[in-house]
Amino acid sequence: MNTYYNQGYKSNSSQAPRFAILVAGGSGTRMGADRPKQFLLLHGEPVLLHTLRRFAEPALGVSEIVVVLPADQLDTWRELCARFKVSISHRLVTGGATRWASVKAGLAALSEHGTGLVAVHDGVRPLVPRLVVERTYVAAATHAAAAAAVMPKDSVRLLSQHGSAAQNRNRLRLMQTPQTFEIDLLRRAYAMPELASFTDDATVVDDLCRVHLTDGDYRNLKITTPEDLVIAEALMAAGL
Ligand SMILES: Nc1ccn([C@@H]2O[C@H](COP(=O)(O)OP(=O)(O)OP(=O)(O)O)[C@@H](O)[C@H]2O)c(=O)n1
Ligand SMILES: C[C@](O)(CO)[C@H](O)COP(=O)(O)O
Repeated sequence: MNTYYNQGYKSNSSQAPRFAILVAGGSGTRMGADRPKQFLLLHGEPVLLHTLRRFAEPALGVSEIVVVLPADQLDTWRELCARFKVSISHRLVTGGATRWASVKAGLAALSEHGTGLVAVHDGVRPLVPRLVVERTYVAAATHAAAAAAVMPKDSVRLLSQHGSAAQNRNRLRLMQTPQTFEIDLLRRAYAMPELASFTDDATVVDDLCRVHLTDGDYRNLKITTPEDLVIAEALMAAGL
């Protein structure tokens, strides 16, 4: 049952305070590196520092940034902050066993805020353009829920018992982050039990509110496997 939170919903929140949760609580098994991929160096600095810097851009007006880390990596990050002289203000939170649990922990750290817009972003998407972030905040102010997405570039097929069937890719989107929400809506969504189908925040919110899709960007790649780091390095070197 979908009782949409935003049918006729007027958030009146274009001036709402902006918050961000950067989830970096994963271990990076697919990367197979000697440390979690959020700490690998990209253009001479940790991946997570690039991401943090994007959200700290003054033009975005984000008033509080929460960074979620694995329980055993808080000191690693503190040491990196000292080594790279990070002066960007942010709150550190211990994550959980899944991305969902890490987002929930990040949200709990914003509990003193009754209203506002919160962007949830993967700490391992360090190249997100400011405009992509801005679009999700602006759209969330009107629609309560907004998420960045791009069109597939490849052809897509759906697997079945009988083989596979071509899909109309014009009707498909690849979800990126940020995914940005009225904070109260996101709290209500994350108060529900976790499901295995929750691979992103839009999916968690779906039963409460229609999620408005905004234009993402192909540069906003999620660093997942080793070749992603090579591509990100090349994009940075090219100033893209
Ligand atoms: N328990 C978890 C799992 C993931 N994440 C974060 O969610 C984002 C997307 O997850 P993913 O790319 O899957 O990261 P990992 O879980 O680290 O990678 P892998 O699945 O390969 O182990 C990452 O920024 C990751 O740190 C998190 O905060 N807490
Ligand atoms: C949230 C996300 O980045 C949207 O594309 C993606 O679903 C995360 O997936 P992962 O398996 O946790 O990397």
